Amino acid sequence: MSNEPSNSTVLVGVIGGSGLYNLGGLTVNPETPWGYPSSPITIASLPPGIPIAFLARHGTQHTYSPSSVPARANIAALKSIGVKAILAFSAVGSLREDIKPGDFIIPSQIIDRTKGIRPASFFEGTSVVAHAGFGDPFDGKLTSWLMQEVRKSLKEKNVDLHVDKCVVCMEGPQFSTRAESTMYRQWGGDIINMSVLPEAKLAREAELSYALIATATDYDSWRPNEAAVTAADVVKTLKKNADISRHVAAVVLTDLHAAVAEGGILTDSIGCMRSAIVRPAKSPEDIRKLHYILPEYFPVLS
Ligand SMILES: CSC[C@H]1O[C@H](OP(=O)(O)O)[C@H](O)[C@@H]1O
Ligand SMILES: Nc1ncnc2[nH]cnc12
Repeated sequence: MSNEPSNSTVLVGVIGGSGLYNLGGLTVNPETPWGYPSSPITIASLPPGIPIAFLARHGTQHTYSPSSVPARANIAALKSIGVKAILAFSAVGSLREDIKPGDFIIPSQIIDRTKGIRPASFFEGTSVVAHAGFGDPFDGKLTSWLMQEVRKSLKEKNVDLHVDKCVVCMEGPQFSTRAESTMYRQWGGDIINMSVLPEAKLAREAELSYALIATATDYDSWRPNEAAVTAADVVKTLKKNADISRHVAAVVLTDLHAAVAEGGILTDSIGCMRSAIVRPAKSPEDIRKLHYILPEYFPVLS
């Protein structure tokens, strides 16, 4: 029997952020060793019958604050149903004049300003020590593929796309002070959110290709003569951005599924943890747990 993925295999997962809570379809809700994902995963069927998994990062009723999103369960659940590449959406503040509310951004770098309160590794609490490479936090091949395709899909809607930008991930839930917002600009930050970490780190540990499509909702708080950002400012732009995100998803996902099935896009992610594991599992429980995300390195002998 062939192990080649067919058109009926789920290969691409979409994580929807603030404002993007569904794509429609049948649902599954796998319990992982790290608990349940933030929402049941819906399997939407795109013409011509391509299955795409969708998960709402904050839950379908926006129940989870950025610090409490069960990111390990989310990534593990997507991997458990066969997903190999994740396209994540996120509402972000802009730290640059030329990135206007309503613009789309595909970043290539991250500055971590979370506070260490979010579980950020699948190996935490186990006997395994592993150091995933994270110099390039987004998958380069997936990001390059998306740049072309997303740009085409946004042209029809007259929306600008910025690429190769740096996203600052802050803890929240409060927004930044004016001093912090100004400092992030000096550090080289271009956009800011509260959600890309630990999601991107966990995708790397699970050997999944991961890229972010960010949608700007506001100018954060660095502009001296303008009011600082409020949640109301963000919410004002969310619906329009979510509608355009759905358009982008509808245009790119069928071809992305085909590119993932062909495999070339995955060559940097598959196998990336092989040399990252510096201490193997010391207990059958740890092997069983880690088998869920990395079965090749943690085989369960029956
Ligand atoms: C609703 S304002 C702050 C909130 O919005 C973004 O969410 P997401 O990335 O899931 O779209 C940001 O990261 C914060 O979590
Ligand atoms: N200004 C901002 N800061 C952090 N996260 C955001 N999400 C949307 N706008 C944001």
